[in-house]
Amino acid sequence: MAKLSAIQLCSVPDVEKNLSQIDALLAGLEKDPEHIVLLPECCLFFGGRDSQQLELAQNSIDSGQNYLVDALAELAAKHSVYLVAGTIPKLDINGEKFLNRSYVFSPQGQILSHYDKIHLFDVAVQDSEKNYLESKYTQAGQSITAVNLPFANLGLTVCYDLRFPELYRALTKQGVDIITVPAAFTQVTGKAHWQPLLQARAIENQCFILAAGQQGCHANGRETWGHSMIITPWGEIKACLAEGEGSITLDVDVESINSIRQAMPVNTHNRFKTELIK
Ligand SMILES: O=C(O)CNC(=O)[C@H](CS)NC(=O)CCC(=O)C(=O)O
Repeated sequence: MAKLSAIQLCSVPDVEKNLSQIDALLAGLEKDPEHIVLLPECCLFFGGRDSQQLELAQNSIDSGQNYLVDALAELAAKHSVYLVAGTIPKLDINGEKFLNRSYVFSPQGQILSHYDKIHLFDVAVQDSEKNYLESKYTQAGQSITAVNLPFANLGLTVCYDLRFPELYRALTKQGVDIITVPAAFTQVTGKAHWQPLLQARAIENQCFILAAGQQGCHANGRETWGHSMIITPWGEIKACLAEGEGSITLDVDVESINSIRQAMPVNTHNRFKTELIK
């Protein structure tokens, strides 16, 4: 049995405060050698001005060391969990934009893998923000990431990616059992679409979905939807935290995927082929 947890946060534009909140919530989780814990998108800095994330990416590197990455690695090791650290900003090679990057750390604090959000949220929403333009400071990722853990294969996605089923299909073709969705969904779009999209991705790919959201009213007035969830390959929502900060946990039998896929082999029945456009 593997253990999955999602931590829901109302992150602030203050790295140290977010780190201590994450530390406190990790301390409250059950101990398990096969424990995967997911943090939301922008877990270490959220709710500031858009340009501040770029500044953070620029200022977080010192003689090759990235203190954001080091601090998260330390937390993974301290609490001895596989930590999927939602996203943090990672400066792109040209230094003008950042990648919205998810890191996977081992319980020993080693970086196992990372994924850069592919689909950027350049969208008009009927809320106080009105026009989101993520691509202004963010560089889109160019490749998909599946991570083989000793007891499960993980697929990584971020937030707005959730609306692009081809990404999830591509991960499924790589043999993933669990797909992570760190997010900062808006209140408006979250209320309308978050749950059905997550369930659809679980059902059509016959895999576990582990989704962790930002929730609440942030320092810049942005409101996020929360509703962190853990969903089975049959589409059942087994755990959900609607509002507030906290965590949800579910013990899962990764092998249970096999009987679902054998009985209904949608992946081999599929007559369509798609690939990532570069
Ligand atoms: O920019 C930041 O500070 C952090 N990043 C986010 O909040 C991102 C990009 S603006 N949010 C989403 O992708 C929301 C997606 C969404 O809400 C939907 O698909 O409906």
